[in-house]
Amino acid sequence: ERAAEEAAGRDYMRNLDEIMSKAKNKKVIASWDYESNITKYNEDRLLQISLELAEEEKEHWKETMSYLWHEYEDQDLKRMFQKYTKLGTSALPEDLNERLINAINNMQSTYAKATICSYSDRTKCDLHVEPEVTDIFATSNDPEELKYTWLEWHKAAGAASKGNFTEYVAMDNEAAKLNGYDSVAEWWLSYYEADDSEDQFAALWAQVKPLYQQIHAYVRRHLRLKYGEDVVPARGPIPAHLLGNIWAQTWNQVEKFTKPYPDKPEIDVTNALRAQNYTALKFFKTAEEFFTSLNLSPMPDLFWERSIIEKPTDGRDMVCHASAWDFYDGEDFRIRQCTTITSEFFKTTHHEMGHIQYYLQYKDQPVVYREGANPGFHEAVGDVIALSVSTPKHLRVMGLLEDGTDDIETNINQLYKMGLEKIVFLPFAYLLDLFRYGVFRGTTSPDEYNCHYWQLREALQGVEPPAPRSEDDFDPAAKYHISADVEYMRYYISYIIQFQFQRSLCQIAGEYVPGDETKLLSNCDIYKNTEAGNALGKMLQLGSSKPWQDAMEALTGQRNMDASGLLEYFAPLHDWLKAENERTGEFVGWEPSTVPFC
Ligand SMILES: C=C(C[SeH])C(=O)N1CCC[C@H]1C(=O)O
Ligand SMILES: [Zn+2]
Repeated sequence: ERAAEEAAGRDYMRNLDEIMSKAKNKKVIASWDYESNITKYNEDRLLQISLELAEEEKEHWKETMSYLWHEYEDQDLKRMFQKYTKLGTSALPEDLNERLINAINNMQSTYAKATICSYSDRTKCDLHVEPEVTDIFATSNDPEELKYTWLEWHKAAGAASKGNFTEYVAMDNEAAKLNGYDSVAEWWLSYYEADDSEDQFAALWAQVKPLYQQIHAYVRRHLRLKYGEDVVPARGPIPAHLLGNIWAQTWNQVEKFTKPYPDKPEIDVTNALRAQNYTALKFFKTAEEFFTSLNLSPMPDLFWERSIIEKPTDGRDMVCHASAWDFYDGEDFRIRQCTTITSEFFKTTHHEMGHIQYYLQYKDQPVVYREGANPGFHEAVGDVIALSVSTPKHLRVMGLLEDGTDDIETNINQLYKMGLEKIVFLPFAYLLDLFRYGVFRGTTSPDEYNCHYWQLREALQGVEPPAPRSEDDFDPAAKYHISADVEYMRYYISYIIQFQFQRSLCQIAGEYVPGDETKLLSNCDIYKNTEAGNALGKMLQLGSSKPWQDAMEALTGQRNMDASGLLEYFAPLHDWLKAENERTGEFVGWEPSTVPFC
């Protein structure tokens, strides 16, 4: 009897999977069309298709719940049923779901359409965050221009979305409750399949915080030398507009004037990429070739036909923020990004192609398993490849870096450059969802959104706003993922586990030997190593068919996330920074900001 019931459940699951593949394909096409060309027609069409899908999912949910799947023997079948019992936002009554979809689309549209006027030409008012504002933060050394640009962007893209954000929080929380969660915070934490995920995240931060404080102190000193004591206080947080990035989330752009050994050769490859006539297409072909060198999959034909790899010049409104898309039909996979020829975008291309590679590796799984083992895994794939590509060794193979000496100073400069991207990013990523957990749980109310955001920015990141802030501002929405309802803890997790993955892959490739100075983790390049590629592919093929601890173990032998890989990679830099901050007497850490923001 029970065996017959289970067999019926298996047939039902197979049928439902087929149906959901077509339904999700239709929804993703509507999303792609809307985000790639923001028009009223495309927005209405997305809303309509989303609401239709929600009603369809509700119907299937009722039937799914009628099966006695809790008693099944087959653990895999139980896992599939378990996943289908979570309806997500489709659990909302249609009118509330419509309000939620509209709130998010309004924020996305505000962010995508936001423009500001140029500091030097106030009549030129068509500057978007990509590429114009990004380029200003990458190149300007004028603190007044940076402050103006920072304030204008946060007004145009942040404050404008406060109303919609408050509505989104209320609706999304309603959906969370209908799925059995206390708030969206617990719903998002459930992606990490552990009852102590928040403690795990806090433990990771405790592991890396000392290293962050050292690089923060070192950078603050060099900014003070450049801009002066009254712009950059000796013992205070760093003003957010001086760090080379509109969100101060990575600080690569300050490398050129803060690097430990300035007289060593340039290691930023932007100029070489331009000198060698790299194009967006060549970025993608080069990234693809790295993956195929590992015996992983090439991009399918449809990828090259349907991806958007440069900002269209027809003046349309679109979401430029880089994204990778699975159309759930096993054939259609696309990237949309507004590529410019910089070393940052060269890395982003590998990052996005890492998502596509994951889609390709798990495309034969049931649709319900076509996701990352946890969201951090999906963000880590491309970055792991980029860790190899970023090594001077690999860049020389590509002819993007002239031969140089591999002495200690050069290695410290290289680690410092990587630290401005990987170490610096950790508190930013961690606090973005600590902020939203508080918002969803109600410990942060709408009349203190901005205050609590800056309290976290000050406490964890040691960064302060360039000017006083009030609750008329809503600075969090000036960051894409807040305006687009994209969970962010995934990036914090990625920047930790990608070093665990890299360590294992490098050991497989014989490129890294613990304790062997000639085989440093930070100088490992797995290019063309098919054994490493096969090991990575095996982990990726699992999708979310197993808990992420099993997937992690498959590749690394560990069942937990820990920062030992990252700390090992940056150990020489950590020692150097401690010695340097002692030598200069730089205060490590920061005192409260004197800029009013609460
Ligand atoms: C490139 C993407 C698309 Se998944 C991205 O959003 N990233 C990659 C790095 C962190 C985060 C960001 O830009 O904030
Ligand atoms: Zn990503």
